[in-house]
Amino acid sequence: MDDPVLLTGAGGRVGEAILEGLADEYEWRLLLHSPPDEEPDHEYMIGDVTDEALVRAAVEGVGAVIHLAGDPRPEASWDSVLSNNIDGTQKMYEAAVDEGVEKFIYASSNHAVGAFETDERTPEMYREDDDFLLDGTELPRPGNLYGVSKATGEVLGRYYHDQYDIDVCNIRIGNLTRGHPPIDYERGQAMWLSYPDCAHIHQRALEADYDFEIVYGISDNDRKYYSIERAREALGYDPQDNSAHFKGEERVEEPR
Ligand SMILES: NC(=O)C1=CN([C@@H]2O[C@H](COP(=O)(O)OP(=O)(O)OC[C@H]3O[C@@H](n4cnc5c(N)ncnc54)[C@H](O)[C@@H]3O)[C@@H](O)[C@H]2O)C=CC1
Ligand SMILES: O=C1O[C@H](COP(=O)(O)O)[C@@H](O)[C@H](O)[C@H]1O
Repeated sequence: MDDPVLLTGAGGRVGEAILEGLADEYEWRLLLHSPPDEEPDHEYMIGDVTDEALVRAAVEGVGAVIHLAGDPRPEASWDSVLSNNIDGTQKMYEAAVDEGVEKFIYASSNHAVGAFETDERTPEMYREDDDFLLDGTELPRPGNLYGVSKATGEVLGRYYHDQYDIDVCNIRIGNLTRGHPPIDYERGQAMWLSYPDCAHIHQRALEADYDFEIVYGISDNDRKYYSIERAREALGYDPQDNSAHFKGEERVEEPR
């Protein structure tokens, strides 16, 4: 990607992981919700993704959008996800297609399919001897309104791809934590996404050729109930981390 890349929600955790890994790889334009404490090393704008004039200015001249901005809380209210996640994503898409942006990479979530984790399947499905696997071809099955908003973002992508031909990659992100997998949380360990793998999957989404994709964004954990095969095939994703390589906070095996 030679053109500038717009990163919305750049001040958050996923934005931090992406910028830590890829700061020097692209010409970034950051969209921040509020003024930063420290001056960013990249061009930036401040505002809300529901502000149409702002998002139109933000997409000007960019080749790709990584859209992270939104309310990330699984317990978020309908009012919040309707505005921040659904309306904000629709406004971003509308501005992106009008500008002729080539690629739109959307931060979807494990919560878009959270209701597959039924009482009958859990906690066994989080463990190594269970073989339950979702591959991204299943219909969304959210377990909360936040998940509904993330699934809606995927459907908005389907619409804008089919009607306007923008390339769309929905990354159903698992559980991003810095340094080591979540502790005492089997579910989080099975869907762990390390910071380096998070940067890498977004780089692959910026570089690969595709039309419309839904992939899971997790590390290569020994136990996973999300397949990463589609991410490997469509994007060339090659994760290095594995939650099984950790005992608590300590790494006991090196990444590949
Ligand atoms: N952190 C994780 O493990 C996962 C994150 N995600 C998704 O990734 C995206 C980023 O999540 P995090 O970085 O964890 O959240 P975060 O809360 O750390 O970052 C989100 C950023 O978006 C900004 N924002 C929120 N509403 C906005 C609006 N209306 N206009 C402009 N900016 C707005 C916030 O101020 C914040 O800086 C979210 O869309 C979330 O749903 C999905 C699955 C897992
Ligand atoms: O979509 C998200 O998922 C992660 C993992 O979910 P959790 O229910 O195991 O916490 C969550 O941490 C993150 O905030 C959210 O945006």
